[in-house]
Amino acid sequence: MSETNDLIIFDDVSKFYGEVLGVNRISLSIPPGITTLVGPNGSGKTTLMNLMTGLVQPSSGHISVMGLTPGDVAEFFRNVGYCTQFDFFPRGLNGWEFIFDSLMLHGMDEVDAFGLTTEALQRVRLGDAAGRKIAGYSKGMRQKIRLAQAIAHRPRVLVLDEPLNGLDPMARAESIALFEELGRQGMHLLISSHILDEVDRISDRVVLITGGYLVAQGNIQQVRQEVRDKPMQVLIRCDRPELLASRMFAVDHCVEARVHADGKGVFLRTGDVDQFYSMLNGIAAEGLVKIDAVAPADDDANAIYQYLIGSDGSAS
Ligand SMILES: Nc1ncnc2c1ncn2[C@@H]1O[C@H](COP(=O)(O)OP(=O)(O)OP(=O)(O)O)[C@@H](O)[C@H]1O
Repeated sequence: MSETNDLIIFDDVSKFYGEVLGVNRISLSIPPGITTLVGPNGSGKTTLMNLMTGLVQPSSGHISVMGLTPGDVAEFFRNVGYCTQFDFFPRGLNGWEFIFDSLMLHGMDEVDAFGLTTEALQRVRLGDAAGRKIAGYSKGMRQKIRLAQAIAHRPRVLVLDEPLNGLDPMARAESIALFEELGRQGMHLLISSHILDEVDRISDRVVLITGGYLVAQGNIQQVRQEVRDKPMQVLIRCDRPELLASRMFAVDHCVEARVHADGKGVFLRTGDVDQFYSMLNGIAAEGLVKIDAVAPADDDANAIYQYLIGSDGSAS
């Protein structure tokens, strides 16, 4: 098997919904294991997943999933499982019927569908509830039955859109354990989340997107470092902006210091947020500059920083 047949490859892929940007010029090469897609709401995670599973077609660029192109629908179904965010089920079905019927709908013969249904329910540990109506399932059980549906046909790639959303801590822990188990069994897992902390423990790598753009990718340490090294812009409201700007500009980590147009604050761009805050505290303590407010002037960078490093600025 060639190496390309183990990879999910995005080559300069863009998706526009009319004039609205879904994702822009994404290039990725994802090896097997657990990959987490992280980004704020509306950043393009679902779009990437829909592209990966052939649900939408790219406006430009090329996608190859384990050597297959999304245009080849039947082969895609055989190799890719997708657990979307949609928590809807056909009325009146029990867990068993839901899995069995969806395999039959995809053209599987009855004997195979029977065996695979049993296997999938066991893998998600829902065997005991298989005969119960899904309408009576808890949220965690519904999540599991959707997962069972996504893995029932034994895909090589499993794509999970926000699979931990709305689950209680126990159901979360169970789901995470299940993902780890599937990863160990050699499956290629892609999990989206807007909270990295939830899944970073089990992720082999992270893809970070915001506003439809790829911001960073790599193993968790690389990505944290990359985000750390990105200069962050802060607006400081104070009574002596020129003095503060000149003090700050003299230190290495400060790459830009500019007085606000209204003359009542300074924009600072810093490559080291921890040092920046400690220096600012020092200046405030001297009493030469009265600091009224400090706020991130760059929402995206701040959001990403918080996702990856935590609000206290400590790497974990
Ligand atoms: N079918 C669509 N038609 C028009 N715009 C869309 C469509 N789907 C997504 N978008 C837009 O594309 C952008 C990316 O959306 P997407 O759903 O991929 O982000 P997301 O990161 O999955 O967000 P969330 O976490 O809220 O699900 C958003 O601006 C969204 O409004």
